[in-house]
Amino acid sequence: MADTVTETVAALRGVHAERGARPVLRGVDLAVRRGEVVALLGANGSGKSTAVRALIGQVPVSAGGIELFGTPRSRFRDWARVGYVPQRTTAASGVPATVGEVVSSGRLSRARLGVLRRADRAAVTRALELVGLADRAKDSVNELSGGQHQRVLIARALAGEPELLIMDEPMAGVDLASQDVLARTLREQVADGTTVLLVLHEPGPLEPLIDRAVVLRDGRVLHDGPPPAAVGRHALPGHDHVHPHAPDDPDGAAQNRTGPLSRWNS
Ligand SMILES: Nc1ncnc2c1ncn2[C@@H]1O[C@H](COP(=O)(O)OP(=O)(O)OP(=O)(O)O)[C@@H](O)[C@H]1O
Repeated sequence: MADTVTETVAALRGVHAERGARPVLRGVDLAVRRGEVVALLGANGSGKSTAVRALIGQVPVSAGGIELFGTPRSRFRDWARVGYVPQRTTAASGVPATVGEVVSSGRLSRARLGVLRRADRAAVTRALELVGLADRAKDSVNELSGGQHQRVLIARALAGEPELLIMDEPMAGVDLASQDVLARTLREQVADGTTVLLVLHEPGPLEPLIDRAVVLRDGRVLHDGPPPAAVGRHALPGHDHVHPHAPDDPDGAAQNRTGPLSRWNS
């Protein structure tokens, strides 16, 4: 098999991490190969965010190994190859930045001497178009809805044209229209060859894109293989029909809280 098919772009090997005195990752193995879309699933507090934050060096590990593009993370310097969208935060934070400015900031790691040239500006424009916000470039991010904020953060990551895109709960609290845009954006990125690691509470609308699911429970890998089957999900115990597009849940606040993973989440 060709290297391009088998190359591991991100790996955790036997990783342990603690938050305070509490063990949060207890020997996690996770490998993401080039071109794959891997979903990291599990209940609240199972360690999903900690695992991806350990991968990018935001959380110290007490044991185990981490590699990015075949290089031990401690020696990895090529961060422009990695795009990271943290768990939903606001892109505004009181600073009156425009949508275009926030997305452009995601290109700085690629720009020579920190100056955006024509190719850089084209990448920023493409990222804005991908998330459907090209006409909002001059608007303040403070004027945006929660779902539009999330699209800005994703566009910021995409502006750097990352080979590996890591997103932590990209659909959480995002309105249905933005969910559709995000799913389409991701589909196009994947078609372009981007490798994706998604933290999700449930596969939800991104399910058709997912090649493999890694399910965590209490800081350990419970399952690594095909994603939970879509077919028959409503028949599974624990599914109580709460959906993000329910009329009484316009912002999707209740999204992904039940479903096929209920059997793992208990
Ligand atoms: N900064 C922190 N300080 C102390 N404990 C933390 C910190 N961040 C996370 N934890 C704890 O680590 C455990 C795992 O949290 P983590 O955010 O990785 O879980 P998760 O699976 O991503 O859950 P969620 O879906 O709620 O984001 C939880 O018990 C959490 O309370």
